[in-house]
Amino acid sequence: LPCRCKEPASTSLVQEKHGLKALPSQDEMNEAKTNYDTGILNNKLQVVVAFSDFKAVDDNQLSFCRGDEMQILYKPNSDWWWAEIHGNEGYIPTNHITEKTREEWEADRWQDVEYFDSYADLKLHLEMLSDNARTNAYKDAIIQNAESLSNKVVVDVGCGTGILSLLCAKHANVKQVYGVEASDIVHHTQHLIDQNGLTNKITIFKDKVENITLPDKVDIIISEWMGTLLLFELMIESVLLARNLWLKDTGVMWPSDASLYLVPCSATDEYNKKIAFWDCVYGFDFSYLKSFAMQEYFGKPVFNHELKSTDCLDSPLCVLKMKMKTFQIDELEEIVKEFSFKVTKKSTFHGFASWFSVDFGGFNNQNTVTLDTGPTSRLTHWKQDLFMMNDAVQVTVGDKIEGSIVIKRNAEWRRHLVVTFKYQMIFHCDQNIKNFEKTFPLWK
Ligand SMILES: NC(=[NH2+])NCCC[C@H]1O[C@@H](n2cnc3c(N)ncnc32)[C@H](O)[C@@H]1O
Repeated sequence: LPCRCKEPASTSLVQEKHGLKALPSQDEMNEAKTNYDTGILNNKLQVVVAFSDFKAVDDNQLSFCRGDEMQILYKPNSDWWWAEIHGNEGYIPTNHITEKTREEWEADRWQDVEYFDSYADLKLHLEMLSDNARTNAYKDAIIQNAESLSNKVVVDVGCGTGILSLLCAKHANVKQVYGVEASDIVHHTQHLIDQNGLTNKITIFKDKVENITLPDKVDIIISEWMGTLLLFELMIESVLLARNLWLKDTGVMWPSDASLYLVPCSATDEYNKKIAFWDCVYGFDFSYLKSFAMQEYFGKPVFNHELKSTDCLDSPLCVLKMKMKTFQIDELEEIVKEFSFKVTKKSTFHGFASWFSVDFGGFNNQNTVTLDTGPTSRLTHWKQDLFMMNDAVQVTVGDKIEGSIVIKRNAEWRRHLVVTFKYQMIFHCDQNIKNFEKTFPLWK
């Protein structure tokens, strides 16, 4: 099948670019055929997965795309193997493929080992449980909707220590709670449930929610999946998958709604401490270092910034609103939002700040509880995010900042994002226009 790969490069370019040796000789190929004829691999042909595209440059090579699976027939040398895909045979370059299974390859792209290891000990769970604004929002939602939760079946996706499951079981007369947790913290969770006398109400599943089978569909999915810029970690994908698999049509998602906000801001302290600092260091001009400092400190978002309301240069804009009952996973690949801010005060524009809020929609649209992580609400462990631009610009009332934010999911590293700001500043006094653009990996 013609592969949707890029245009073919020349042989030499392909070989130079990928550092490939020459194709195998006829002798190497004959030797390989002889070995395999003796059934060295006990007849089960090895299957490999491509982790990058390859465009054949002559007719004895095979073209393929990232994610394609190929059967290996012969291994004449370490650089080129003879493989089969879609009924065609030919040479494939071994530095484009992984010998891992598709499951292992997929897990790598999600960095599952590091990810779930990070939740295996108490550190992150203590941080989350110590965040009273966060945990009490869930508790308030459960208590205020206890009536509606009565006799309902709940699944807690990513239950961690089980706190949300315990709150549901204690403060509402739920029929059953399933707690699902893939990290090793789950080995403590059952003890905590037993110790608090809720064993008969809560069942724990020790695996990824993608891999488990629940006894039946559920009435409510409750989960605390929000990360930096709302989406980082992309745990939301697992929650939406769980919805597609296990939520009744009449079911409720908690949070029911999630919104991401953006505002132009000044960040004078941060800028002065880390960038302006280099202008004069013990009487010496170190300004040569400013661009390096900008890259080192602000090449990526600042995820624990504390934004003051007085830092905001206009009202915030909602750049993403997700109805969790209907939002689709593929909508996460790329989110684009145009903005047009109008500066409301004389200040210095340093960049943009972001935060999120989530709603726990009441079952009858009453008793909705909101967890807001913005500058006018109680501080949470998420704080706010700062995207520091490379140029600090003096602004005054009426100046405009018009452009777009693009949040693009990393095609390779599936928990990561890339955020690009592209905008122009139109200065009120002389209508002078300046163009700016900056891209922030989050985090790869
Ligand atoms: N608000 C966040 N940024 N993180 C909140 C905690 C996320 C919890 O869910 C667990 N978790 C994450 N993804 C999954 C998954 N697909 N299946 C099961 N547990 C998961 C993870 O191990 C951790 O204990």
